Amino acid sequence: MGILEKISEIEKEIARTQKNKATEYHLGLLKAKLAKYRAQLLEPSKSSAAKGEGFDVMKSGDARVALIGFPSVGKSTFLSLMTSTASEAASYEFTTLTCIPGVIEYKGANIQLLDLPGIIEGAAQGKGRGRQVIAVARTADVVIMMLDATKGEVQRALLEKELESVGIRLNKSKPNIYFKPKKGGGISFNSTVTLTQCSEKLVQLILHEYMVCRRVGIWALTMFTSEIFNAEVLFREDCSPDEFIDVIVGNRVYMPCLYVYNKIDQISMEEVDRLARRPHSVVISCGMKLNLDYLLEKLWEYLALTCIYTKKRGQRPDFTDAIILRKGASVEHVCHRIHRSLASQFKYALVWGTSTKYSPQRVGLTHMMEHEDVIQIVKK
Ligand SMILES: Nc1nc2c(ncn2[C@@H]2O[C@H](COP(=O)(O)OP(=O)(O)OP(=O)(O)O)[C@@H](O)[C@H]2O)c(=O)[nH]1
Ligand SMILES: [K+]
Ligand SMILES: [Mg+2]
Repeated sequence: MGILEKISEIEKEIARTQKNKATEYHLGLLKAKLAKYRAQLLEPSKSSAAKGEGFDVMKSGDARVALIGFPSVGKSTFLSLMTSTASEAASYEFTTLTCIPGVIEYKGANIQLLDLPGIIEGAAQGKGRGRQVIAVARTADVVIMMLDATKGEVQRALLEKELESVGIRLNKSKPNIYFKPKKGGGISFNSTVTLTQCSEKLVQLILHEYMVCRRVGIWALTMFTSEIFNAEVLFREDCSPDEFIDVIVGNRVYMPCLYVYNKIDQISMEEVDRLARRPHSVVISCGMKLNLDYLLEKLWEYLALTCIYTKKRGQRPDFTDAIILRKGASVEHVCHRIHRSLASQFKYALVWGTSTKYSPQRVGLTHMMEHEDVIQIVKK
């Protein structure tokens, strides 16, 4: 049996199995198996078809946004509207066949927007160009899932399932579980909260099924079901078995996603109103240029970039020209942005803002910056 058949067998069995106390362990086992086969499926394939010609676009700018959606929902129309790049749009499906980058300029930031081919059900298993598209999606800071407002709900569920099956977690944060494989000592299991979905026994069962021996690169997972597994597990949150599996598989990406319903010119006001109220959703019409400003505002919020203002000694901060960085940037990152050699001449910096206890505070290169901090750098 090929991996695909095995996966589909397990999926069928999961669907068949009623979820209750008596089947909890059986289900946990099945899910661990499923995760294992999917990981195998995603191992970089040697065939050239999976390499993805025309998909390796250089990362540029301050952030990357990928457009994911079914064919003909308006992805290329959107790229051509928001950037100075023209991407061919047409009424037939699969107009776009490669990855086409454009740049959105917003609040002083350059946001790379990637137009991609439409994906369909089964994309994760290699249908169409699904695998390449999903591989690009994994590299993005935010995914825009573009949906046709006239048929959005079904498409949304299908796409979520595709992305889910390759380890992309949308609008979810990383489960708060400490997990550390050990050389010996068996499994030590602890939790700081009451667990309602997982138990020590279930965790052991899952671990025995899905064993991580050593992790070289992201997909190098090996399984030895007969050996005793050694690990330290600490639940700091009431997580589900699926979330626990995500932690042991370890290569999940947790990504903000905006669901963008396009073509609202084709539906009733009541329907527009209903879609607009769904979580993480924005309604637009590329055709009639409706609500695009609001979409940009939302996108900016989801990107959560850090803007830093610089200040020269004895002068006011320059609020017209921010340095834009990803979350988690340090003073050293700021230095590199200003000048390549600045970090080596760095003596100390003064920082005003939420990242410091008092303002200004004298800090070193490793100090972590926060959004809208002001910095003055003093050289040696
Ligand atoms: N009515 C309406 N039509 C739209 C809107 N936006 C795009 N379209 C039309 O939808 C069709 C498909 O647009 P594309 O931009 O090619 O869609 P795509 O998602 O890039 O399609 P593929 O590249 O084939 O996956 C075109 O005929 C567009 O003119 C909109 O807001 N309203
Ligand atoms: K199209
Ligand atoms: Mg297109």
